[in-house]
This record gives sequence, structure tokens and C-alpha cells, in this order.
Amino acid sequence: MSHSAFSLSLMSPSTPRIPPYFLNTDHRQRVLAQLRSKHTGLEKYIYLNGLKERDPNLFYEVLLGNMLEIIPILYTPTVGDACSNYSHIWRRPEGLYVTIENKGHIRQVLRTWHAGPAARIAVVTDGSRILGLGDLGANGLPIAIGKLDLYIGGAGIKPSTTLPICLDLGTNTEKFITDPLYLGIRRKRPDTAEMDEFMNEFMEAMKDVFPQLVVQFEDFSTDNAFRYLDMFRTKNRCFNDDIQGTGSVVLSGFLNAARLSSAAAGTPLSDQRILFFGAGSAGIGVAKQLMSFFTLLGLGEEEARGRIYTVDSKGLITADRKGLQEHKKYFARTDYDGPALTSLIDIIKYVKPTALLGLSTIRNAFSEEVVRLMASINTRPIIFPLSNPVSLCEVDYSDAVQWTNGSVIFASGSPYKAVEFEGKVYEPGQGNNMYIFPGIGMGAILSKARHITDSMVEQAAIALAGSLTEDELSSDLVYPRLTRIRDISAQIATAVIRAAQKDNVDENGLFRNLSDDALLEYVKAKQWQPTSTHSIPRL
Ligand SMILES: NC(=O)C1=CN([C@@H]2O[C@H](COP(=O)(O)OP(=O)(O)OC[C@H]3O[C@@H](n4cnc5c(N)ncnc54)[C@H](OP(=O)(O)O)[C@@H]3O)[C@@H](O)[C@H]2O)C=CC1
Ligand SMILES: CC(=O)C(=O)O
Ligand SMILES: [Mg+2]
Repeated sequence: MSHSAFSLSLMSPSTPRIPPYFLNTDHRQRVLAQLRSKHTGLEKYIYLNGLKERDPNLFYEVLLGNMLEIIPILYTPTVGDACSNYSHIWRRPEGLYVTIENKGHIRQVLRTWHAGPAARIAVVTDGSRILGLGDLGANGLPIAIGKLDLYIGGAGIKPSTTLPICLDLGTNTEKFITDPLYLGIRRKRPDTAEMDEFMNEFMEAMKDVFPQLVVQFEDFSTDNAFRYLDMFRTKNRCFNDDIQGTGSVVLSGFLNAARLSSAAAGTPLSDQRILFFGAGSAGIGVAKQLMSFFTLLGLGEEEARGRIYTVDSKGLITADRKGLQEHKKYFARTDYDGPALTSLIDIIKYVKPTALLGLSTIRNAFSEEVVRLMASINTRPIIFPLSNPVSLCEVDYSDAVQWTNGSVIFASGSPYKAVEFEGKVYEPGQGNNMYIFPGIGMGAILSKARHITDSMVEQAAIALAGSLTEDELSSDLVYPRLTRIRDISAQIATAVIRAAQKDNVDENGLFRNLSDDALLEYVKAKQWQPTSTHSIPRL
């Protein structure tokens, strides 16, 4: 539309006028300038969410064009601040709350969702373990919204088909219950029996009301994360992002990291030994997924398990420990019978790991002494401090580079900038499930998978690991650059669809006859694009 025609079309007396030369300007640049004028991450978050409400196309267009700047605001680390403060920064309804008081009529509540049965992907949290920030109760909704923004931006899922849900079941965090602005129900969390009853009704209702929906469980406290994954994985089309998404993304980065570290050491890949600092849903989820690193190399289950050591707040996890939680038993060591090993330094001296992975929520747990010790026993130590947000990360990138003289192979959960050390620029990886879940969700939606199988999750990891360009490989990266996430998600979705077909869980048989290239093109063609090409703000 020409400038004058556009102006004329807005000449009705009741319509506010767009400034006459608006179309001669690039409104995206105005948006970015306004965003950058905000002083805190939280202000930027509020601004961006307001923009999404006013003009979703423009919002996603700006997101797609400025991923590296905007993802850390909508997602970790800033989304952590948004969650912590959500009751105070709340502006408008953004998702669906289902409360414990809705028990008995959850279907009716779900039917109130404005997009109705068109929903294809839901991110569901109960707010009980948001990032590493603990029980935030009803303040957890922004994590679901942030993840769905990545589905839309990263995989091209249509915005109107996304469904953020916060289960408001109470909170055990006293300060919220006494906060006059707290948006959730003021009660303690239910016991297991009451919560199971609620979850059974909720998941049945989800299937009835949204027949095509994929459910991503997000940031449930560890026991419930494992419990509900086990309860629903074969009944519903669902997966747990913290267990399976994180497992998959770390397997992927580890495949590339191990290649670099083993080549530097001149040792076989199967000599890798991995030490997990943190044995919650994420730590154990990743440990289980990393078993496939060894089994893919031909090791048997026992041998593979023997390469993995886990540490919790009490130290190295051994089988003789009294009252060990169920999820820690599989990796509990049976081959150590000395005095309890509680310090990380002592544990590293005993295990001599090639890789140290942090999923502990303990800021700076990988001290200078720890990192230097890892560098003294490995030519290229693999150190992945994966806890989120940055304020809980086990070690900062610049320290890790400096303390290892640049030899570290590094990936963190939240983003770090490249650092310069002794004249060379080092680029970190971001080992975050955001690389994986958009592709898993897209693949599950398009194949209409009845379930999300282990092989779909494993193939997602292998596709991600194989997606690096020559340039990325020659820079020793372990993950592709985030700016390519749409392409990468399409590759992952393609691998996920193929895995669904092999497992016979796909209900959309249409793709079975397509070549891999044709399937990839089909997936790309299905990716939603924002249409705000000239960025006219909605009036
Ligand atoms: N990068 C990514 O993509 C992802 C990152 N994460 C991050 O992982 C972190 C952990 O999540 P999750 O597993 O669900 O949380 P949990 O709270 O369940 O697990 C934390 C684990 O760390 C252990 N731990 C706590 N303090 C110490 C300590 N001082 N020394 C050693 N171990 C300690 C805990 O021990 P104990 O069992 O004894 O309490 C527990 O095993 C979070 O920060 C989360 O943001 C999660 C998912 C994805
Ligand atoms: C990234 C993520 O899912 C978490 O930190 O919980
Ligand atoms: Mg999570």
C-alpha cells in the first residue's frame, strides 16, 4: 500500500491517525530503541510482553530478528525475575490457571480457553521448582509463557495454538502466602494423594478438551516430575522438559564435547567419565540420557552406568546411604566403601572425571580450585554449569576460560557472552533445553504421535549434535549458534517424526512415503511466520 493510500484509508473521524510519515520509518528499530532505553531486565520483560499483547506479529518479527538480545529477556535469566515478581508486575491475563479448587470440574475450566480445541502445545507448570528459584506457586506462569515464545520463535508453532498453564495448587513459600498482592491460592501444597487425584483429573480433561495437544511438563519439583512423567507418558501425548528435554540437549552437546576432549587427550571416546554435581530431576534426567552416549559406542548397560557418578547435597551418592530417594538409586555407587566423600575436590580426585556437569543450583560451586583440578587431569576438561538462572550458575564463563588457560569445553544453562583471553576470542555454548523442546513438540504435533518415546528424544539429540555447520565445528562449538534455531528445530522435528514412525506411534501416516529432504521441506513450510512486514502498529 502506498503511503498516501494508507493515510486516506484511515481518514474516518473516529479513528486515531497514524503519523503521516510513519511508513517511511522502520518501526522495528523504534521498538528496539524503546526496549534498549529500559534500565532493568524486568522493565524490558514488561515492555516486550506489552508489545506482544498490542501487536503479536510485530513482537515475533522483532524476536526473530534479534534472538540473541531478546531470548535472554523472555527466557532465562530474566524470566526468573519475572516469575519471582509476577504477582507485582501482573498486567493482564496471559494464560490459564487451574486451581486445586477446580477439582471435580476441571473440564469446564479448560473449556474456557479462548482458542478452544485448536490448542496443539501446552506448557504446564505447578510452579513448585521454577528454574533453580524454588517454589514460586502461582507466580510460575511466565516460565510457561517464555517456553511457548520459544516454540513460536524457535520452531514456528502458530501462536494461537499455544497454551500456557499454571496449576495453582498452593505454595510452601511462606512469603507469598503473606504477600497481599499474591495472585494464587493461599494454602500449603496438597499431599501426594490429593495432588495425584488432581493430576489424574487434569490430564484426562486435557485429553478430552484438547484432543490434539502435546503436553510439556515444566518445573515440577523433582519427585513429582518423575512421578507424573511415569504416570502419564503412555496415557497422554506428553514429556517432561526438565528430565527429557534437558537430557536430550546435554547428550547432544556432550556428543560434540567428548569428540573434542577425547581427540585432545588421544583417548577413546568410551573412556569418558562423567561427574554430575546435582542429582535432581535435571541431573538424573541427564545422567539417564547420557547412558546412550556409551551404549551408542557399544558399551553394555552396566559398563555405561559405571561411567557415571552422581553427587547431591550430602556428597557422592553411594548405594549404602540410608533413606536414598528412589530417583537416586540407579546411579548410586556400589563400588565405593570408604568414608563418605563430601567435598567436590575429594570426589574429583577419586573419580578423575573427564566431564563435570552442574545441575545443583549452587552459585560458584565450581570454584577456582575445582576448575584448576579438572584442567590438571584433562587436556580439555568438559565443564557444563547448567543451573539456571545465571545467578545460580556453578561457574562464570570468563573464570572457566581463565582458570583452564582456554582449554575448557564449556556450556552453561543461561547465556554468556564470548570472552577474550590472551588475544583469542572464546565462544561459550548454551546447554539449554530450548534447543530441543521446540523441535520435539513440532515433530510430535506434525506426526500426531500418540506418545513421545525415548527414541524420539534420543533422535532429537543426535539431530541437534549433527546440525553444526563447518564454521561452527571449526570454532570448536558444541551447540549450533542460536540464530539458526528455526532451521535446527526443523531438522530436529524431522528426526523426531522419523523416530515416531519407527516406533509406530505416529497417527499421521502421510509422511511415511516422503524422502528425508522432502519431509524437512514439509516441516519448514509448516513453520508459522509473522506477517508484520511493514510493521504497522495496531490502533
Ligand atoms: N540447562 C538446562 O536446560 C536446565 C537446567 N536446569 C537447572 O538445573 C537445576 C536443578 O534442577 P532440578 O534438578 O530440577 O532441581 P533439584 O532441586 O531437584 O536438584 C538439585 C540437586 O542439587 C543438589 N544440591 C543442592 N545443593 C547442593 C550442594 N551444596 N552440593 C551438591 N549438590 C547439591 C540437590 O541435592 P539433594 O538431592 O540432596 O537436595 C539436588 O540433587 C536448576 O537450576 C535448573 O534451572 C533444569 C532443567 C534444564
Ligand atoms: C531450562 C529449564 O527448563 C530450567 O532451568 O528449568
Ligand atoms: Mg525447566
